[in-house]
Amino acid sequence: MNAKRGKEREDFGRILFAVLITCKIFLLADAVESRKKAKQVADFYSGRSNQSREERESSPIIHLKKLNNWIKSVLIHLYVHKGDSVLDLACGKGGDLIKYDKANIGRYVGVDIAAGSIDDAMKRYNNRRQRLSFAAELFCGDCYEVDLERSIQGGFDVCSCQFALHYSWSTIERAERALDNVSRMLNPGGFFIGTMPDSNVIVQKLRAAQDLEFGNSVYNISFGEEHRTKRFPQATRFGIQYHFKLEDAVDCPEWLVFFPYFQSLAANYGLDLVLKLNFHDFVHKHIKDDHFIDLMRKLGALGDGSNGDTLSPDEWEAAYLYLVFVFKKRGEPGPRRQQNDRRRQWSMMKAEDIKKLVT
Ligand SMILES: C[S@@+](CC[C@H](N)C(=O)[O-])C[C@H]1O[C@@H](n2cnc3c(N)ncnc32)[C@H](O)[C@@H]1O
Repeated sequence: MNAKRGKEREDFGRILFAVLITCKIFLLADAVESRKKAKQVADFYSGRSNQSREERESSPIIHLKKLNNWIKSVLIHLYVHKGDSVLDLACGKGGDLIKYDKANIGRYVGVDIAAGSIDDAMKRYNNRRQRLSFAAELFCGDCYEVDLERSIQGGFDVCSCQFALHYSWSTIERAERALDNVSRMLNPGGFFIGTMPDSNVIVQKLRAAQDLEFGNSVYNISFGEEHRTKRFPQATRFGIQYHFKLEDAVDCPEWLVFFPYFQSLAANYGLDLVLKLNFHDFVHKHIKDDHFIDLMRKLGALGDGSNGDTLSPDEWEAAYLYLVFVFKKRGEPGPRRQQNDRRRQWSMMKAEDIKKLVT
């Protein structure tokens, strides 16, 4: 009897061991796969060279790019204050550096996975003609994979993630790591501001499409056969990949971010929702403000109206694919701004000043 029980226990142990090993293999395979995808995204952005002014102006989505810049400028104007210290996650080529200079910030840290983009951000920062008023640090690495506290000293008033948070939704682990990093880097009362695709709009358009793809003259979105039902049950709310192509800007895999899940996950990390608006609603809301109309004119997003020089209907439809979000880190703000008043000044950066994130 005892021998039989002992044998049963042994068999059970063996089965449990086999199940655990299988799970581990699946998890490892998942991690390898998501790293491969992150590299694909990094290679795409790294390969995009800096454009000359003429090239930029002749882009088929020039007005959409200017509208995006206007939206980011308005967000920065609303949530970034003099002397603030700012963490720019997925900062790209440093396209927001001048916006932060206008906001008179005290400290800037930019992180991006694409080495080529970080290099361009350094060149933009070093540009002597537009010397910026703050000290900057740049890091290269995957900010949805590693613990940022191992490389960067926290205590930021604002964390910004523009057009990039959706790259963390390939797995729940990456999405959680992203939010954990944001939360731990921010001071209590600090703001997390960003822009990303609006999955509501994307799913609506997918369902209205005949097949698994839709778009217009400036963008195309396509889903794989596995999404033929066009239904996304609750259990599979991460890793829903589609391919996004935006003329002269994006051509890589992206992942749907279901906002209610994003909001509740963020709440688990002490980040409370302040604002969520589709780009169309954000534009309608802020275009009534004289200061922002003026900025829109200066940036030229709406062109001068002559010879069709304005945002095209297709660009406006592409803008509808995005939303703006703002979260606030729970807790009472401390005496943080005074510290930043004793700020360091601009100083030329060298390639060796770009640090790698500690993995
Ligand atoms: C559309 S660009 C936006 C760049 C910049 N935030 C802006 O608004 O101009 C997306 C950026 O996200 C970066 N990115 C994507 N995945 C990332 C990751 N895991 N860690 C850090 N950066 C990432 C890309 O390299 C790229 O520079």
